[in-house]
Amino acid sequence: MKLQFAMDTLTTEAALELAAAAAPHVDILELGTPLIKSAGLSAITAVKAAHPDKVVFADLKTMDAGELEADIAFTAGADLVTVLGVAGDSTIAGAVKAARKHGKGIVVDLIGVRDKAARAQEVVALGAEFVEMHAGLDEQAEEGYSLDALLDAGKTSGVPFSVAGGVSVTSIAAVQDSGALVAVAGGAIYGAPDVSAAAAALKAAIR
Ligand SMILES: O=C(CO)[C@H](O)[C@H](O)COP(=O)(O)O
Repeated sequence: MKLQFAMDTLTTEAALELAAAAAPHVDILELGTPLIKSAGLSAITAVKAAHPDKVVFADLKTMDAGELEADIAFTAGADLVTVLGVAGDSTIAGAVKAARKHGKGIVVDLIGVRDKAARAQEVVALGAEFVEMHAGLDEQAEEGYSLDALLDAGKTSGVPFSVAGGVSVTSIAAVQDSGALVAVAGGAIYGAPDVSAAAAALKAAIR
């Protein structure tokens, strides 16, 4: 299982600092949605230039204009770009078209989708590389939140999936046991006092 670090920060400088600390221990560097909204596409170019050996993941969470938005992110240096699973099939197909033009991939983020397993199968049939079983920061803050529903949806889907939703050093083994391709960790790494040590601990917890 691969480890993806979601950098939910607001400036390119902060992202580069986080990426430098965590890169030795992670496989995928994600530019979070707030970072791209705040700093723009140039943040993608800066992170890819600093880490050409890493997969750079642009969390655009595109909802419309799939081909155009994916195209500009791939042109900026992204290897993987997200489109929302709640978007229409034509938006997802458009993003996949852009990915194929660049020789890159689309990940469909299933945040807000009720039947994640069923939608996962549909979007992989449309050409998505894999899906993200995702509970966002707001959902994580709701009472009674647990990762379990995401892990069950991943197992049921039968398609390649990542898991994002507050993955930590204590839950990453369960993510791996669910058969996930990628575990995504944001706050567990960028919120730690020692970013490098937190990323190393997560990597070490993957068997
Ligand atoms: O996309 C996101 C929020 O929409 C986050 O990047 C993702 O949820 C991972 O961060 P965390 O581990 O803190 O949940």
